[in-house]
Amino acid sequence: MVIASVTAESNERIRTLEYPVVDLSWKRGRAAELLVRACEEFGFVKVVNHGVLRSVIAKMEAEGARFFALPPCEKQKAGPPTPLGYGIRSIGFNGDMGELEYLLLHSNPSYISQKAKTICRKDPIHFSGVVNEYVKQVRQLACQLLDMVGEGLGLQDTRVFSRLLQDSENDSLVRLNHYPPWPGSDRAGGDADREPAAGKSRDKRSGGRIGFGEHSDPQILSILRSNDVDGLQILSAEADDGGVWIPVPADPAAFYVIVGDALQAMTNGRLVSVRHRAMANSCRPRTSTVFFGAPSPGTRITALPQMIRPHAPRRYKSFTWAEYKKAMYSLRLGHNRLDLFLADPDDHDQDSGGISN
Ligand SMILES: C=C1C[C@]23C[C@@]1(O)CC[C@H]2[C@@]12CC[C@H](O)[C@@](C)(C(=O)O1)[C@H]2[C@@H]3C(=O)O
Ligand SMILES: O=C(O)CCC(=O)C(=O)O
Ligand SMILES: [Fe+2]
Repeated sequence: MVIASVTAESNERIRTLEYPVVDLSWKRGRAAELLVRACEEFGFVKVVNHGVLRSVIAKMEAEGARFFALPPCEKQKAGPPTPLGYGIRSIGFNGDMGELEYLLLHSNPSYISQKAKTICRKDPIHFSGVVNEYVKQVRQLACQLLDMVGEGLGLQDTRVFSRLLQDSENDSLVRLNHYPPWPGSDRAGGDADREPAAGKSRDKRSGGRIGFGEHSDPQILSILRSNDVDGLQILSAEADDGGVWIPVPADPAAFYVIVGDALQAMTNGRLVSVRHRAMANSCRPRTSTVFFGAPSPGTRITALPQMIRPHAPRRYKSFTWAEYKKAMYSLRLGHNRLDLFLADPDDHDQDSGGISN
C-alpha cells in the first residue's frame, strides 16, 4: 500500500505516523485492491487524480468564503440548524460545541434552491448552480470509489453500495465548515500554555484547540476536501495507548475519503468507520467541504451475505437509515453509535443478510 508519513509530536515523543494514499490514475484493479486495504486498516484514504474539475472546486470554495464573510445577522438568516442550516459553535442537539461555523445542507437540488434564498440573497440561482454541480461531481467520485470497493471486496454485484447514493430519495448531505483563526498560534498542538476562554474545547493531551470534536461519520462514505490549512486528524487503532491522533496534512488538490458507520455495518465490520476530528490551531482560517453519501431513509442496512462467514458471524442487527438517524441525533457527537446495534451473539435468525429498500 502507498503510505504517506507525517512526523508528529505526541506525549513528548516524536513519532512518524502514516496514512494511505490512492492515485486514481493507477490501474483500476490495483487501485481497488489498495482502496479496500486502506478502508480495512484505516477507514481512511487520501485520493489524488480524482477527476473532479478544479473550476468546480474553486467555485464551491468561493461561495463558502463569500457566505462566511457575511455579517453575523445575515448568516443567522440561514439558521438555526434544524439540523440543516447555518450553525455556529453548537453541533447537533445534545450540547456539543466546537470552534467553527458551518452550513449543513441536504444534497437534494430542490432543497438547495429553496435554502439558497436565505444563504445568498443577492444571487440564489448562482449559489444553487455552484453547489449542485459540486455535489454532482463529488457524488460521482463517491460512486466510483464505492464501485471500486465492491470490486476489491470481490462482490458479484459491485454496484451494491453506489446504487444507494444514486437513489432519487438518497439522504446525502453537504457541509461547509469554517474554522476561525487562532491568532498567535500555528503549531500542530496549538499554544499549550495559553488558557482557553471559558467554555472553549481543548485536547487534554496536546493542548490544541478543537474545531470539530472526535466522532465517526454515520453515513456510507464521506468525501472531504479542505483549503491549505491543516487540522484534520484521524485516530489510529494502536494497542498501547488506546489510539494515536494522526495529523493529516492539508492538500487542497486532494480528496480525503472517510468510511462511515453504515459501510462498516454493511461489510460486517470488515471496513472500519474511522474516528476523526478537526483542530482549529492555525493563525489562518481553515475551511473544509464534506459530502456525506447516505441511502434513502427507508433503506435497510444489514451485512451483505458475502461478508458473513463462520469465522465472521453477524456483528450488527439490521436497521433502516431512518432508525439509525433517530438514534444518532439523540446521542452526543463522540458516542459510538454502532454499538447500540450490536447483534445478540446467539441470534442466528437474521443470518441471510443483504440490503433492501
Ligand atoms: C451531535 C451530532 C451532530 C451530528 C448528529 C449528532 O447527533 C451525532 C453525529 C453528528 C454528525 C457527524 C458527521 C456529520 O458532520 C454530521 C452532519 C452527521 O451526519 O453526523 C453530524 C451531525 C450534525 O452536525 O447534525
Ligand atoms: O473539517 C474537517 O476536516 C472535518 C469535518 C468533519 O469531520 C465533519 O464535518 O464531519
Ligand atoms: Fe466527520
